[in-house]
Formats: sequence, C-alpha cells, structure tokens
Amino acid sequence: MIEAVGLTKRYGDKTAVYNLSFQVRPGAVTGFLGPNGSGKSTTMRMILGLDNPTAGQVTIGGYPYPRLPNAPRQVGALLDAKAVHGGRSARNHLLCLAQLSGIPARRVDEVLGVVGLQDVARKRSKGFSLGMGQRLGIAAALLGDPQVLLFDEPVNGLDPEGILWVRNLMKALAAEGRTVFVSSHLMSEMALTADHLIVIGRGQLLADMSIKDFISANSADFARVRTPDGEPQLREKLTSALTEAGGHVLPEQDGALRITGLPLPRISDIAHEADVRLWELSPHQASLEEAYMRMTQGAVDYRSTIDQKEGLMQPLPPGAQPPMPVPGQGQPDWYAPPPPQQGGQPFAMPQGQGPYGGAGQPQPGPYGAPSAPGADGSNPYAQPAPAAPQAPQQPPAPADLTKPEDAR
Ligand SMILES: Nc1ncnc2c1ncn2[C@@H]1O[C@H](COP(=O)(O)OP(=O)(O)OP(=O)(O)O)[C@@H](O)[C@H]1O
Repeated sequence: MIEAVGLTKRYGDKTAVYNLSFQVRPGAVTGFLGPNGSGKSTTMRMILGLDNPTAGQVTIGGYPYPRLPNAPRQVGALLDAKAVHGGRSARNHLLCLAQLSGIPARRVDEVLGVVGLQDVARKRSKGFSLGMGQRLGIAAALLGDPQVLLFDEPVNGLDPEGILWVRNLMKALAAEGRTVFVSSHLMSEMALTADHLIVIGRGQLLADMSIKDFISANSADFARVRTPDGEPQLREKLTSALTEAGGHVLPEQDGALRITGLPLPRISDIAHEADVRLWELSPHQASLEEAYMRMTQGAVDYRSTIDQKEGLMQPLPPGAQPPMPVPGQGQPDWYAPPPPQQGGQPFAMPQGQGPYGGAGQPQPGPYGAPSAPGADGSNPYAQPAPAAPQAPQQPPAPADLTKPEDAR
C-alpha cells in the first residue's frame, strides 16, 4: 500500500503539492487524475524518493522509498518513457537495469515478451516510436515483478491495440493483489481501467473515491424527453408543466429536453396529464469525463482563450447556434452540484470506507495469471507462445527499424 500523509512540496514560491493525504490500496487500479500542472508527477516522484517532501511523508508498505528493503524488487515505475539511453538496445537497457537490481537476465527476455518488443529487442531504442518507448518503459517497471506499480501516463502514444493491452495488463496486475497507481488524462480509458480515483487540483486533494461514487457525486442523474418533431407547441406545453411541478428543464441541441429534479415516472405522469405524446423518455448519467470536468473546472491552470481568428471568422448568421461548450463549463445548472459534506474535503471519502471490502481477493486476470504469480517460476504475464505457423499477437515492428545495434 502507498500512503501519503500531509504531503507537501514547494519549489521556491511555487507550491506544487499541498497537504495531500491518501492511500493507494492493493488489489485495485487507482487512477490519479488532475489538470496539467496539478502535481501528479511531483507526487509520484516523491513516492519514489526522487524528490523530497517539504512537509509530510509518503510511504510504501510502511517505509519511505529510500528505506524500503530491496526497493527495485518491490516497486516498479514508469515515469518518463524517454529516460532511456537511445544508443542502447531495448534488451541492453533492461539488462543494465536488471544488473543494477540483482535481477536475473532471463527476466529481461520475459518482460520483453510481455510488452511485445521481443522482435526489436536488439534494436537501438532511439529509433523507437512513442508507443514502443512506452512499452519499453512498462517492461522496465515490470522487471522486478513488483507488488507496487506506478505508471505516469502509460498509454501516451499507444495505438488502440496498445491501449487495450495496457488496460488489461493493469487490471491483471491489480487482480493479482498488486497495488497499481496510474495517472492519465484519457478519461474514457480511465473509466474502463480504474476501480478507484484520486483527483487533485492545484496540488490539493479534490476526491478520493470509487469511480461510481465519483460520477454520482459530481453529476445529477437526468432524464431526456423528446416530444414529436414538428409539434413545438407540445414541447412548450410539457416544459411549462414540468417546470410547474418543480423540474428543471433545459433544451438540448437536438430538440430534446434535459430534465433534472423529477423522477422518470413523475415525468411520464405529467406528460400524460398534459396530454403530450412522448417519443423518448430515458434515464441518463453523466460520463466520467463530464463529472471530472465539473469537479476540476475551478482548478485548471492552463485554459485556452477562444482563437478569434480576427478578420477570418464570419459572424454567426441570425438564429444559428454556436458550438456546444465543453460539458459543465459555464453552465452552472447543467448538472446539479453535489451537496458539500461536513468539514474537510468536500468530496473526500471518509478514511477506511472505500469500496475495498473485497480487496485482496485476487481474481484470475485476463492473462490467465495464477493467483500466486511466479510461484512456479513462470512469468505470469507472458503471452502464450503462438503455435509455429501463427502470426505473433503483438503488432510487428516498423519495417525501418533494421539498423544493426552498436557492438557492445
Ligand atoms: N523541479 C521543479 N521546479 C519548479 N517547479 C516545478 C518543478 N517540478 C514541477 N514544478 C511545478 O509544480 C507544478 C506541478 O507540476 P507537475 O509536473 O507535478 O504536474 P502534473 O499534474 O504532473 O502535470 P501534467 O499533467 O501536465 O504532467 C507545476 O506548476 C510545475 O511547474
């Protein structure tokens, strides 16, 4: 388990991380979210002992990283995939890391297979694409078969197949009871990968809860209602009736109505009483992205101004709609705000009440990994060796990566 208590980091006048307390538990993928510059990488560096906290502390299994016994075998991390000696081959890079940590050389070939780089293992990494570099960084993180894994933006630059592979890998690692802490800006991916979220803004904790709780705490359920096209009077009649009944009605761009504050059966009854036919009445919940945008909109440091393209942009014709804004932004009532909780962080879960009742009960992962990985000496992530005539499961390496490796 990773535990931060009152973690604070200042660089001169700049407070990058302030009074951050959280736990990252084993047996789950914990997503680490926050806008650019919110302090995610700084926090990860402090977890790994690469930066010293100005105040507070962070421990792994009860020890600060520098005092952790046999740290490279216990903790693996991908922080910056570009931090590789480009003149070295992928295999030599991993061999150096393995030798430094007393890890046997055969493990290098195992992890190269796990990440799908076996065919380019002897190519110099400076010729690697962004995605191949990410795979090499993930291989380095897996090298010591660690119980605790940190990944900073692991899917950066990966193609859809690579993204799916990382998703399954993270889930498999967590299902084996490992602690998996992963930052990403890809909300849709995080929604599919993570079980739990830690969200920070401007270095401070904004949320520490399950994805499900995060979405329901930061967005109100709403109903979408559609009256017959071409009969605007029905739409207006329904709007008045719903508003009178205490509902909050907002028009959607496609002509439907978005209603909060009334349950679906009540909306149906009101429409019936008003003699309004419905073409649609459906329940909806905001996505993780919408909930995240809503929560962090006040903590964004870098926001684009509208590019006016002075002299280039045509004024909108009368009656034309401007493009839809980013969900939540500038629309205070789009989703009902969550009620603030008493004391402390408005969105933080009480300590010890997370959704981890079942944590530590590993399930077989998608790789068919045994629950005690490596107990039989096997590599839990290795993809099954394809039968001789079959194509490899990983995408083939680009054809131009054929330069011979430096003799070393
Ligand atoms: N070595 C440093 N010296 C001075 N300021 C720093 C240093 N490292 C980080 N910062 C500042 O601390 C803040 C947090 O940066 P950090 O890189 O941790 O954010 P982040 O959440 O990882 O951002 P991103 O999502 O863009 O990677 C930023 O304002 C950054 O400029």
